[in-house]
Amino acid sequence: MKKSKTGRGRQKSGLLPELMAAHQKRTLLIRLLSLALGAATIGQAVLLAQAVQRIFVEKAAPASLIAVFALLLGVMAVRTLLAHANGRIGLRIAADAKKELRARLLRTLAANPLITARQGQTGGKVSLALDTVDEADGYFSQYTPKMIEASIIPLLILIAVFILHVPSGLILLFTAPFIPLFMALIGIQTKHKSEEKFEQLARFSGTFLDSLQGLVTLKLFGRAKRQEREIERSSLSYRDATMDILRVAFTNTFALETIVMLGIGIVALELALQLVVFKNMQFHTAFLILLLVPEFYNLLKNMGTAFHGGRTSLGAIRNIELTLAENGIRETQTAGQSDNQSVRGNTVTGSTMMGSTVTSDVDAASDLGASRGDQTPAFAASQEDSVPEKSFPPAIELSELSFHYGSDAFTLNAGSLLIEPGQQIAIVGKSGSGKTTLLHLIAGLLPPSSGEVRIAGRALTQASEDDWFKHVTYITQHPYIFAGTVAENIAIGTDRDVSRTEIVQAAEAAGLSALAAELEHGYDTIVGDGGRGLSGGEKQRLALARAFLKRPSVLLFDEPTVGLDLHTERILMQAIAELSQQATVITIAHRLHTIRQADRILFMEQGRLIGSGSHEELLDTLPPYAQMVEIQRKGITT
Ligand SMILES: Nc1ncnc2c1ncn2[C@@H]1O[C@H](COP(=O)(O)OP(=O)(O)OP(=O)(O)O)[C@@H](O)[C@H]1O
Repeated sequence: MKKSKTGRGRQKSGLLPELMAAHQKRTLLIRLLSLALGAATIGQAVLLAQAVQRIFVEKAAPASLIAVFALLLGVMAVRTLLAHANGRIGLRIAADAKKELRARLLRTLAANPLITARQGQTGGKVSLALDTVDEADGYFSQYTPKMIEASIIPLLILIAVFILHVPSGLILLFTAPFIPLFMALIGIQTKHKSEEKFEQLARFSGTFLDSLQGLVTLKLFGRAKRQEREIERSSLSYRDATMDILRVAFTNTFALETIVMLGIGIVALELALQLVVFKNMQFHTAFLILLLVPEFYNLLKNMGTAFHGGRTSLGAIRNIELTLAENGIRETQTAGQSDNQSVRGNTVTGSTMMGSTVTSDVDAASDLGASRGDQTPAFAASQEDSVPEKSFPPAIELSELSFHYGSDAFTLNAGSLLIEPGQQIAIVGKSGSGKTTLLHLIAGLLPPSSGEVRIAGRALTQASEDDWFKHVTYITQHPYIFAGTVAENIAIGTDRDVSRTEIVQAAEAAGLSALAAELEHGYDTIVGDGGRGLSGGEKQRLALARAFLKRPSVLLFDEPTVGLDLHTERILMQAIAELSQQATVITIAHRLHTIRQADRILFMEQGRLIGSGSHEELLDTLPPYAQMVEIQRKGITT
């Protein structure tokens, strides 16, 4: 039932009308200014024709024309100002529309990062949010104002010419439709081509970023040359798509110029015949018409150029709309309502907590789930359904839980299970058995394909995302370290303001104080991208320090597979043990020591939860578990 409320219902209205609806006042202003611009254009031509008539035909003294020239200058200045104002309003609309598009894209991509990460390449998404959104600019800054101008000013000029001389008016009336007709034909062609161009650009950006990130791996495996050829092929496809559009654009310009030249030529010929042969027209009238006609055609021609740019922009907007629709996110917020705050809010929350795993956009998350058809929403849209505070640490219940990455991809069947509040759970199993997938489902990072995860008796899909994530910390094997100081990176653990003392205490509890003492600037040392590097163990301790600040009631932990030194391992274990005093801890466990310590062990095999119980129980009842323990004892890794 919810599905109809999400994207699909509103999608019919389209992204573009939604964006433009927020700028009705501005478009009305452009219309009024265009009306004034039309009057100024005609006024300028009238004054110029009068000046020429007085000087060259009536041989009047230049001094007697001072008032006319002053008026002419005034009208020209007004015309320039009006044109400038129209341009500025167009730019404002474009700036707001682009901000809104980027905000929507960010909300969409951050709504469920795990699902987003699976679809398409990162470089392609970056290109979409940067280049494609920039390309959409033309529609708002050029196309819209020019189209409005072209629908008003030429009409005013046409009326003026009809009043002055009906045959000239008729020539304009019959030649003018060729321009929009031609544009429509070209437009049909360019829309498809520009969509193709953006696809090529996204593909090129994706290949490029991917190669850049994996450069070392490519070199080590001797694949650099091959990848170079792939980038070359990808960039050539993009070039071809761009050249195709340019070819159409040049043909378009040539054809438009020809139509305009022919139109002006026919009117000029007709005027010359009236003036010289039939002698039934005054010079002033003929000259005035001759001044107005190029203005008429130029406006239509500009509309043609803007139309071409507009089609390219439409391709860009269409691509953005498709991405938004694919992810099922449609926002109720309009361009006028959005502000920097909302963008920043989403980006920061989406990327800071738990190393880029959560977002605060509740609507977005719920829409996402609904739109995927086979999957329930990750979280409830309403804040009212939150689990009561007193229920934390909560009982976590899996009910006929299953998940599949794709129709014939890996399927996880966890069945039903109850995790009591405060229990220490170890998930074990061979590599690829589905341990991480199960943890992601429990964390609410993946929406179940069927069944549900219940937190304190309430389905996670019914809980508020914000409320749930407030209580959870997920420490992955490779926690993300942001570019910033050690202190800033620890402070990310909580959204409240924390004192330096709290940060230092959290760092001490996580066994990070010795490292801080060794660093040149202590807790103020810059780490992360562009800063000092940290080892895997140090990163995990930093993530634990974040957890100490947050004091979660559900701690999800992916134990490192690669060997940590005994000292680091002990620190990590002590810290986890301390955090676990007030929390339910679910660990993907690789070490026998961790496994044995757990209250309950969940044993995964090929996506199925085949056993659950204490170490002793499983040793007695589950041969694959006993076998795994035996292998571990002998020191053979699985
Ligand atoms: N995004 C994805 N799309 C499709 N399949 C995936 C995706 N992520 C994981 N898988 C597949 O799901 C299966 C389970 O993966 P998962 O990461 O849950 O296993 P795991 O038990 O945690 O493995 P490991 O111990 O090696 O981390 C694997 O076969 C994996 O290839």
